[in-house]
Amino acid sequence: MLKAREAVPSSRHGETPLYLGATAGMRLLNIENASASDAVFQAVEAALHSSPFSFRGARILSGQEEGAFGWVTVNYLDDRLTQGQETTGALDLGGASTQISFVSARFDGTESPDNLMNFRLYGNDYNLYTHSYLCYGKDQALRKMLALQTASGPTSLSDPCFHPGYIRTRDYSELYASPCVARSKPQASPRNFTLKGTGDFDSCRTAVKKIFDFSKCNFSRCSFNGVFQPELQGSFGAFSAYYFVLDFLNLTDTAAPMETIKDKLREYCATPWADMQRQHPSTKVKYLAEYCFSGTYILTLLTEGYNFTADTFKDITIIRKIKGSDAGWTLGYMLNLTNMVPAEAPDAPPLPHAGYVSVMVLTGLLLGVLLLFITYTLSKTQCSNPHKIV
Ligand SMILES: Nc1ccn([C@@H]2O[C@H](COP(=O)(O)OP(=O)(O)OP(=O)(O)O)[C@@H](O)[C@H]2O)c(=O)n1
Repeated sequence: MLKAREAVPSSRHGETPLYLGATAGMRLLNIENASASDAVFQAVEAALHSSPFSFRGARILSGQEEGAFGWVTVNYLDDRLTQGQETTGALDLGGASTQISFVSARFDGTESPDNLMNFRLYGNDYNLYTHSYLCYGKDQALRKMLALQTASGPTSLSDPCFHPGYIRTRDYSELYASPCVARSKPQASPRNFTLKGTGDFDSCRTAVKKIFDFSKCNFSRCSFNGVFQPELQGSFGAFSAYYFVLDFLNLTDTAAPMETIKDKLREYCATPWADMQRQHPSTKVKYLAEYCFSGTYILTLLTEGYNFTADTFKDITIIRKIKGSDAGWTLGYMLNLTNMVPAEAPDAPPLPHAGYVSVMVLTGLLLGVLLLFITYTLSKTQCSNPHKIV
């Protein structure tokens, strides 16, 4: 808010619209404890009403909206919407949910209407496929994996997704305090368990894979958990935690061979925890401890979950910003609320500005030449008939 106050001239504060959108973290809180979620909104709304901006409301976005607005942002910033070019798909990874959104020539919503968002933007119609997986953001995905590993209520857990030498006491109540895992809390468990890292990428992949259900699909094709997904089409931009994690791991080059990416992760996960802390003294310990899991999760989600292959992996670009603006749902949300992306293309002038200038100059020149010609012809006629003057 302080940044916004500085960026917007104070004379314009009152006319600057302010919206608040909440995503999967609040969706989960709303499921778990609706009155706590209402209390958060009341407090936030009170604070925003007292800001100098024109506060126009706070609400929780649906997963579909979150996915679709991320897609609008990416394509708006890339100028693909005004040009009516083929659009870029959007891959968004948060802490609580993850979204995939793309336009596919083979998807018109017939097979799975819940995944369809229709847009008419700048005179072009788009059938956008979008799906938001609640509980598959990287923080909740980690809870899901740990929940599967602690189903029997052990006092100690050897976990391949944490570095060798990493050791931490985890509280059962805290781990299971999320609607994503609450129902699988072991009946009888001690208060805590000791999590010990073993740093083994291949075993980590196996453990991560277990949080996806590939067993059922009532559609012609599915990603996971019985969710319909048409064949992937075109290029994709991956942002939010995709960027944070892959940038840290130096794995943003998606054109690198899949085996190289796996080898790097293998080496990274196997690095002793003491070395990690020594090499990255300024990185938040929570982030540092989880990058092995997060990198493995991202690779598994993209390849096994969404079906990117060794061939199509390069179609993904890992992005943080486009032309200086953050890639994410927020800009798309604002563009939508302020009607800044029109349904129809604005009436295009028949000629661009430069065209008008050229036509005016040419017309002027022609008129000038014509005038000179008439004057010359008249004066010649008068010279050849002198008696007429007399
Ligand atoms: N430098 C950073 C910043 C954030 N994160 C992580 O990136 C994830 C996404 O964070 P954010 O963009 O804030 O998304 P959320 O608001 O958590 O998204 P949602 O509620 O929709 O799931 C979180 O797990 C956060 O811990 C990270 O690893 N490194």
